[in-house]
Amino acid sequence: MSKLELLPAVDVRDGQAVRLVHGESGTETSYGSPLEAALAWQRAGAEWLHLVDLDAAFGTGDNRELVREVTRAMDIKVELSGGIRDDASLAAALATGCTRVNLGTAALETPEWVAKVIAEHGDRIAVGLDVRGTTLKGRGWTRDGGDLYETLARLDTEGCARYVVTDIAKDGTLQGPNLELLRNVCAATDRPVVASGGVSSLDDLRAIAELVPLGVEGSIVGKALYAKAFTLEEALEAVSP
Ligand SMILES: O=C(O)c1ccccc1NCC(=O)[C@H](O)[C@H](O)COP(=O)(O)O
Repeated sequence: MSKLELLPAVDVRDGQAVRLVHGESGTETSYGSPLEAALAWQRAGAEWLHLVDLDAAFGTGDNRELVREVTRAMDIKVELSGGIRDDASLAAALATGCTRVNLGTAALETPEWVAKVIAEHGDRIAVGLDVRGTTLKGRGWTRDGGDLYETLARLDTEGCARYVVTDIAKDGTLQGPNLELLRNVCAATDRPVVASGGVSSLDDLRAIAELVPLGVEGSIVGKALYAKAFTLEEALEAVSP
C-alpha cells in the first residue's frame, strides 16, 4: 500500500507561527519563529511542509518575505497557501521555489483565472476546498463561496490536479478528522486528496491512512504537533506501510 504523506503545518500571522481554532482570526496561539518550526519539522524527517500566510488569507497584510525565506531554507517540498488570488501573488508564490501552491478564494471568486493557471501550471496548482457542511468558504474562510460538489465537478473538468480538503469545524480543534467528508470527496473525484483539519492522535492518522486506497494522498498536521500530542517522528512511523 502507498504511504500517506504527512505535511506538518506552519501557519504565519504577523511574523509568528500560530494555530487558530476553526481558522478564526483572533484565536491565535503563538508558537514563535516560523523558520525554527519549519526547520524542526524538516529535521524530524518531514518530506513536505504546509506553509500558510494567514495575513494574506485574511487580507490583513502579508508575510511574503518571511514565507520566501522559509521556503528557500527548506530542502523538502513546500505547499504554499494563503491569499494567492491573482497573477502577482501567484508569481511571487511560485518564485519562492515551492513545489505547489494552494488556491482557495480564487477558485470561488475568479474561476476563469483559476482555469487559466491550472492549464499553465498543472500540478503546481492545488485547490483548497474549505467547507462548513458542504458550503465552501473563501476570504480566510469567512465568506460563503458555493457548493462543494458543484465546484469540485467544475474544477475536475478544468483539470485541477489535486484538492486540499478542510472541514473548518474541525480545524485547530484536536477533535479528529472528518473521515466521512474525505470519503465523500474521494467518491466524487479521481484526483488525489490531501486531508486537513482536526488531527489529534496517531490513531487519527492511521484512520486517514486507511483512506489511501480511496484517493487520500496526504494529511496536514498542525495543532497536534504544536500541542505535542505526538512527535512528527512517531507520526511518520505510524503511517509507514
Ligand atoms: O490555508 C488557508 O488558506 C487558511 C485560511 C484561513 C484560515 C486557515 C487556513 N489554513 C489553516 C491550515 O491549513 C491548517 O494549517 C491546517 O488545516 C491544520 O489544521 P490542524 O491540524 O487542525 O491544526
